[in-house]
Amino acid sequence: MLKYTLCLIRQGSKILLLNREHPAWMGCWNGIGGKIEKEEQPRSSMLREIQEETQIESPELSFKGLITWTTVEGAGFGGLYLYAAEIPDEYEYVTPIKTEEGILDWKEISWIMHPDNQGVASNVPSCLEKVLYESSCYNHHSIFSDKIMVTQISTKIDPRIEADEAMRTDYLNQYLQKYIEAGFAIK
Ligand SMILES: Nc1nc2c([nH]c(=O)n2[C@H]2C[C@H](O)[C@@H](COP(=O)(O)OP(=O)(O)OP(=O)(O)O)O2)c(=O)[nH]1
Repeated sequence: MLKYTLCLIRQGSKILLLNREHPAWMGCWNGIGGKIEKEEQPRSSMLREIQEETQIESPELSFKGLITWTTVEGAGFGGLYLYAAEIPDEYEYVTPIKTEEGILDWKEISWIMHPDNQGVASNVPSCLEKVLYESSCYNHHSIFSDKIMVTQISTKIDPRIEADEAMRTDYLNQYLQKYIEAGFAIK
């Protein structure tokens, strides 16, 4: 159910974002990440995606929780592991960079968070403050309708969920129960 990773890499007042060429994400700035491969753990998968997409080697990752999503139309459930990383000011990483996946560029936090900004994956600005300035982990649950996010509910979660599979399964089962009861099909 949690098939993806996403990392918000910060340097000073900017976040490194990727504008993917993938049709579903075209024109939309999002964090670095991708699909977790079979037999991979979330953290190692995250490090692999960062290396592949940015060439940045082994940044120090902080686990920040999950982003999960459902749709009001009942099209199922999805989720990702959310990470943050910080790159020191002296590390020179010049953008824009055109990669196989799309364009990488540093974007100002104030630009990302601006209420009129429609160019960023919709559930990133709404969780960014917690990711950057809080040490607790959250599940940011986003509810979409016709590809538009209608609401996001952020609840604290135990950080051990990242590595403890039994705890994660328990959490997701409890958490999903209310969606199952409401008639959502869970993939
Ligand atoms: N901000 C945000 N990111 C999302 C959501 N859903 C979702 O899959 N992502 C992220 C997870 C991954 O980092 C990325 C998936 O990108 P993708 O569609 O190119 O995945 P992919 O299977 O091709 O990945 P890859 O391993 O080939 O790189 O988007 C969402 O609702 N919000």
